[in-house]
Amino acid sequence: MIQATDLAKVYGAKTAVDGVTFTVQPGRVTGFLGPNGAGKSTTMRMIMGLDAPTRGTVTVNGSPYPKHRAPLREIGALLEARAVHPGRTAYSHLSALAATHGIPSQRVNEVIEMTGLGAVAKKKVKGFSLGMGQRLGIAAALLGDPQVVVLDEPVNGLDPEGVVWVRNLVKYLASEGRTVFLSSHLMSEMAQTADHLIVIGRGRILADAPIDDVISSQGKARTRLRTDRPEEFSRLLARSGVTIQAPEHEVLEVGGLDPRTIAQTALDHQILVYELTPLQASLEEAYMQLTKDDVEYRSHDASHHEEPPASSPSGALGTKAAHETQEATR
Ligand SMILES: Nc1ncnc2c1ncn2[C@@H]1O[C@H](COP(=O)(O)OP(=O)(O)OP(=O)(O)O)[C@@H](O)[C@H]1O
Repeated sequence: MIQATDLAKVYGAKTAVDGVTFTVQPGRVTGFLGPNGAGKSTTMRMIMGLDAPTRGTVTVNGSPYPKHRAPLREIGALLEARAVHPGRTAYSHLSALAATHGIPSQRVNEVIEMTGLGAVAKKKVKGFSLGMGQRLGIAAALLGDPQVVVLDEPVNGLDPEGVVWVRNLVKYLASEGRTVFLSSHLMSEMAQTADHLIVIGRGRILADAPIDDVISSQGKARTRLRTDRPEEFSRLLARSGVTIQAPEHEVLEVGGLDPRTIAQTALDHQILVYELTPLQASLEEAYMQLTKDDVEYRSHDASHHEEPPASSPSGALGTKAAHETQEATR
């Protein structure tokens, strides 16, 4: 278990972590999300005793990291920018680490096997791809067979097979009752991997809840439907609090109305509807909603997260923006 209490880190004028309190529980995968510069890496470094908190405490299984006699057996971590001597082989790197921490050399072979590094274990690390480097970092994290595992962006640089491997590995570690805490910018991956989420923005906790609760509390449920008269039907459905988008030909996505009301409206007006599907909000939508005020480095070209401009010909229903324009002029 990891417990942070009023944990803060200030670098000069910059407050990187602003008094966070959270618990990472064993037996489940906890995802750590936040925009660039939100304070994730700083928090993870404080957990690992690599940065001293300016205020507050963080403990691993009840004690601060530096107080553990055999820290590698307690907690294993993959953090950004791991220093591995490039002239060493994966095997010699892990063996040296094992020797310094009193870990039997047999364990080196086990983690090499677990992380799929068998074929390259005797090769020099300087020739490693990003993905192989990540696997080596994960091997080092698991070397002490720790109860707590902290992984900062573990799927960074991995190919699809590697991404699935990390997903299965962390789920397996959690199923064994270990505490697993991982960060990732890949929302779809996080959605498939984490049971619980801690979301941080500008050094503060924005959410700390089971992943399904985070999605349902932020995301807006919608219904997707197909009809051969989308423009007429959308006029019939339009009212205050209802959003309507037309992402494809003969397709509408309606927010703010339940499927039964939509079906009843279609029946009342004899409109053919040949698909009616409730849509789950995605983690990405929930995350964007949750962090919208806490993004430190906002790119000006965030177009893939914004509604496309109303580009449809006048009168035709193209986008939510187009629809709202129609509503406003009605
Ligand atoms: N050693 C340092 N000196 C000064 N400022 C720092 C230092 N380390 C981090 N910061 C600042 O603290 C803030 C939090 O950084 P941190 O690396 O923890 O964020 P992050 O959530 O891990 O971001 P990313 O997703 O980009 O990795 C940022 O504004 C960063 O510039």
